[in-house]
Amino acid sequence: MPTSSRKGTHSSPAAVTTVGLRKSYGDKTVLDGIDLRIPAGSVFALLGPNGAGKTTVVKILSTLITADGGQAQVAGHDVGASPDKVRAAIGVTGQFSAVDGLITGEENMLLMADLHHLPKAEGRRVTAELLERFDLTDAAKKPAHTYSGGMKRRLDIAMTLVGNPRIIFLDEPTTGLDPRSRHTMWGIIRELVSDGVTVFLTTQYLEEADELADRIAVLSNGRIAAEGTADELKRQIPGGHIRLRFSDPAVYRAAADTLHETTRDDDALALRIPSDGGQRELRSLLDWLDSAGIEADELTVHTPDLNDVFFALTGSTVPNQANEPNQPHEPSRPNNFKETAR
Ligand SMILES: Nc1ncnc2c1ncn2[C@@H]1O[C@H](COP(=O)(O)OP(=O)(O)OP(=O)(O)O)[C@@H](O)[C@H]1O
Repeated sequence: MPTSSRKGTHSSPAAVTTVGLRKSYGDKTVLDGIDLRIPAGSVFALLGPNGAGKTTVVKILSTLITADGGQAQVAGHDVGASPDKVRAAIGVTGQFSAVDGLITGEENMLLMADLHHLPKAEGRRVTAELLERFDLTDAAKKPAHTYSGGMKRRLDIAMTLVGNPRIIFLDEPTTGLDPRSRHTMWGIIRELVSDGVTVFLTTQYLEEADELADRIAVLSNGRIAAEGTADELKRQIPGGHIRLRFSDPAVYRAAADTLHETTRDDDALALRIPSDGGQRELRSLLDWLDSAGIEADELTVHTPDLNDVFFALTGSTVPNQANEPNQPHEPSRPNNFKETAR
């Protein structure tokens, strides 16, 4: 489920827009014309294989590096012309963490409050509140290098929030975290969005994009290969089908003989019929089954999952899966379907 179901429609003002964004390193073109529009208050996920250019996009939008061509606006300001205004409106966490391991979590937070010119008392109040919110109060007086990976990420986000940014860039926020810490981080991201913050997320975890993002863009060969909601992306590629399962072998055989263009699974007594999963196709199949006197014990609609989408669009191996953070990359399986029981 996307994080912000009501927000982030195309009618909302844009938090981030890019037109024809380009970046090369030497003769290597990393971004070859990137167009994006991210509505305020939504979660946007940029997906792509290793080295696709996700961090490069984040670095350009957060003014850490400049683009070679194209335009980008963040919070209504041009990143090239008004980098200070962009910086004042955004927070960035991720691969280039601001956490100083030698000082305590609390000291890191107070330092950040100083950087934002908060009065001392206000800085202490905000620090205490954010440490509490991110479950870091007990560890507040310990040096940050003693924190676990999940605690460091939480501290990093807490430090970003000191400046009350309206747009947050999270560059691979859960890479390397265990499943529990990852779910905690997802909860934090959902909370940010419910406060009206726009989240720009890069991730290699398809499940993460599926869980959190209102819209997803897949970056491949320097371009946006596809952009849309998770469901829209899944509908773009073939592979959907309806599965009928029978408990009576005789009924199964009769159905298999009657229905054409099906794939049989004799062991499971199941038939697979290609389908886009749409209501019209489902209705006509149900009508047809009725008229043929065939009654299945179970009917399920299967849509392709983001693994299939990613593989189809990038021709790349599937990135790590969210529940298996340290697994080596595996090739996608063409029949890896997400199942929606009816
Ligand atoms: N400063 C640099 N000099 C030269 N090449 C660079 C530089 N920064 C990035 N690149 C190259 O640009 C490409 C895109 O890198 P980037 O870090 O944006 O990819 P990514 O999608 O974030 O990858 P990952 O998922 O591995 O973090 C890579 O081929 C990388 O080697």
